[in-house]
Amino acid sequence: MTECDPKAMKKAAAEKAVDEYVKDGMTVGLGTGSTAYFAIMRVAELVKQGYRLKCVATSQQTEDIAVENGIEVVDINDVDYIDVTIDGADEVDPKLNLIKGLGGALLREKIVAAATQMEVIVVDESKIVESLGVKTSLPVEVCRFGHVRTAYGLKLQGCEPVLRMKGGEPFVSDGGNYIYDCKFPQIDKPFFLQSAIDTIPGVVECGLFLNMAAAAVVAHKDGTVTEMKC
Ligand SMILES: O=C[C@H](O)[C@H](O)[C@H](O)COP(=O)(O)O
Repeated sequence: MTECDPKAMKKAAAEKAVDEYVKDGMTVGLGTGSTAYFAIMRVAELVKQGYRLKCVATSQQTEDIAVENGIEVVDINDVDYIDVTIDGADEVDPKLNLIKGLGGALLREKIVAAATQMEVIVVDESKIVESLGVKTSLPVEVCRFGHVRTAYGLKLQGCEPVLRMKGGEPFVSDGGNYIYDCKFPQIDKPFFLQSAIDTIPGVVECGLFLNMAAAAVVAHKDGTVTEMKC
């Protein structure tokens, strides 16, 4: 059996999620990243077919792609709630708790997820883990002011925080903040860790998305797509 390449897997998961969850007349949250990209393109196809959709973007990059492809993007402040959001993730555990933010969009993604009735995650099977933190670092968005002190507070939680760089300069998020990528050996107690991180002065948002996802659509190397639900 031929194995699907990573791009084909992302496309398969994203298209299945849009086809299953996005209905005419909905307000839809558009995620950020290389997997969510295929969901945005599928939403654009639905709009061309005549679906009346209002969309909320989780990043400037996503908004640009959506607008270029004929999708109506509205301000999150102008909607009461979002029916469904289709977004990617960096790790997904068996309870659908997530690590997100390797693409730098965690803050807007979390605000959009919190306003969403049905948060649907699209990933390939490599993102499924038994325990969060085993594969990737946990991104934490922090204020630029005093960021070295904030990083010290993060280090006290048992990780090695590394300031994210881009082109020789610190990476700056859509919110104008820095991001520290925090490698933990493993995150055994994600709810405790999130509470502890959230109390550190200077932390804007952390990339743990706990009890937020309702379903994960997972593409596999053998070409199949399965679904995890809470
Ligand atoms: O900040 C970025 C987001 O959380 C992405 O959804 C996440 O990093 C997954 O991105 P990708 O689908 O490109 O692996």
